[in-house]
Amino acid sequence: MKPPPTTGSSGSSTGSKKDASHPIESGVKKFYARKSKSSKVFQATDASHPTGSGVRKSYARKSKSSKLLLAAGGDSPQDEKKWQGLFDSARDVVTDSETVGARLARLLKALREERSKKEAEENSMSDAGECHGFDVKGLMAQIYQDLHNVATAQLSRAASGEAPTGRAFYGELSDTEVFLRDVSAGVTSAIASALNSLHHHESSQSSETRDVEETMARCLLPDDAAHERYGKLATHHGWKFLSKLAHSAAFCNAVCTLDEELWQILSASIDENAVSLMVFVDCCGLEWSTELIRLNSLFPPTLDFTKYAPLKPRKPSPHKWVVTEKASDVHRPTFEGQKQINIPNNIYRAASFTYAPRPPFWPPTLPYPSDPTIVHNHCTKPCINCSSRTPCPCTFATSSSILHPLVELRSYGGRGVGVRALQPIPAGAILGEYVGEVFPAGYDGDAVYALDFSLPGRASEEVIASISARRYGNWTRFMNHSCAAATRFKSVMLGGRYRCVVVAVREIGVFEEVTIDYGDGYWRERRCECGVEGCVEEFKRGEVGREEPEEWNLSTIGYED
Ligand SMILES: C[S@@+](CC[C@H](N)C(=O)[O-])C[C@H]1O[C@@H](n2cnc3c(N)ncnc32)[C@H](O)[C@@H]1O
Repeated sequence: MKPPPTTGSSGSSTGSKKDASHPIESGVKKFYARKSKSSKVFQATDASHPTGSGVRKSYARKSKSSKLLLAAGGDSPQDEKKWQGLFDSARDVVTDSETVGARLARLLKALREERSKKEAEENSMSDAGECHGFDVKGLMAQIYQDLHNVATAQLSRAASGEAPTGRAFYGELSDTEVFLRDVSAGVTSAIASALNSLHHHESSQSSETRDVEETMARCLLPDDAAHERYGKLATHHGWKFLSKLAHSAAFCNAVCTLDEELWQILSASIDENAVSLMVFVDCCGLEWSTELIRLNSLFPPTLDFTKYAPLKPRKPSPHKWVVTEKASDVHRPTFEGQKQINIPNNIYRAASFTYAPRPPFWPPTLPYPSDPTIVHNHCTKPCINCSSRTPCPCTFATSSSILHPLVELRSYGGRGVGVRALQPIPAGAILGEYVGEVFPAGYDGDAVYALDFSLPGRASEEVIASISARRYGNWTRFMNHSCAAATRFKSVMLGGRYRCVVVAVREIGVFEEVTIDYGDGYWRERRCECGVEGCVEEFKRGEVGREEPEEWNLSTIGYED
């Protein structure tokens, strides 16, 4: 893989064969796809497509010509020819202040406009997930965010000793719940109300949930309708799933307030993302079982939820699982049969450097061997969080300059595991740090995940180390390549450490794949399947040219570079 400040040649020790297979290639022109030509091509094709204007035109002529034929009483092929000629000349005849040709052209234009409007509507319904301004993806993102927030709050309450685990976690049963338990007419409605009241327990603690309560008080739907929705979801996905989802105020609010059309859109998206939601809750460490256990007596004896827990709020283990289409296929990420382990920071071992020659670009002031990511005394580049040029106490985890977006690992078929955004990511946001085991420049033990590392402000060819994420790393190692990538690597300084961070070069939508550009060199002996127009594969086949990317720096997003 290749960050902007990277090279593939990785110093003089790297031979050409190794170069070609090494993920980080030096001196390789990087290719950034231009604005989607495919859409232009598509439009062009459309206009001349057999089902498009050309054929319609001839149909239009034909039917007019048939009318003329009928009027003239002739129907033999010869007649047709004769009358076709007549028709052709009639095209220039002015009728009602326009020629037949102009009329045809106008009708055609209207037809085309109508068709493209319909297509645009269909696309915006499915792509943007919007209907009448309803942003279903935005709402889904809010549900993920709520679940994450509740899990984080549980954990901090548990850490401060405030939150006993299990039954007492949400407090004692409220009067309403006792009432419901005693007089419940049906399991579904009782559970639905109880799930709604989940947020009552927390409303005294946060104004956010109080707002939600107020919204729920203004509920547009009669209770029965909301209960039916809860019931259907529980029937379809199980009570466990519903109990998990009910920790999101946005979800409960939507159940109660959305009209049927919008609810159908939301529940379709929930169905589509059911596996993702389940994995997400698990990765967040959300304690979801208490509610079900607390309400156990409301369920038929066949459903005994006491067996589930009470679970303790767990430390989150984000990006632990790979989301797949079927829940039964969810798995841990592995490489060459070994589990891939998540780590928060680079791992440096002096022993890894012992036998490697000092790289030519190793800074003269830096002892060799030593951890090349540590800032000694002074850095030519300021910390991107506090602007200090000397080692500062900023940490990556708590720095406000880092977005730490909600993302998930997901199976992308032939391209393997990839990363999917679970929230909108603005252009310029720093998403995370590429971490792994630090090896000397030119390390040839990892042809898939190794990233050449050069210091901030230095040329990308000046590689001083290789970060191998094959075994130890974080979610950033799973970003697949795209020739029209959404992010780039960038070397920066933060908290007394040199780091290679991932920066969004454009806005990334909810559920969009988070891709990065590995550099053309990575694909010299591999096949890129990003499928975007202007892909490096087209270049290899000689179908397109390539462009040198513009020099890009953090100042474009407000940082000094
Ligand atoms: C750094 S890893 C990315 C994560 C990887 N997909 C996985 O499952 O671990 C790079 C590897 O992912 C696959 N890959 C990434 N982007 C690809 C693309 N555009 N086309 C084909 N394969 C791709 C290739 O196997 C590549 O060697």
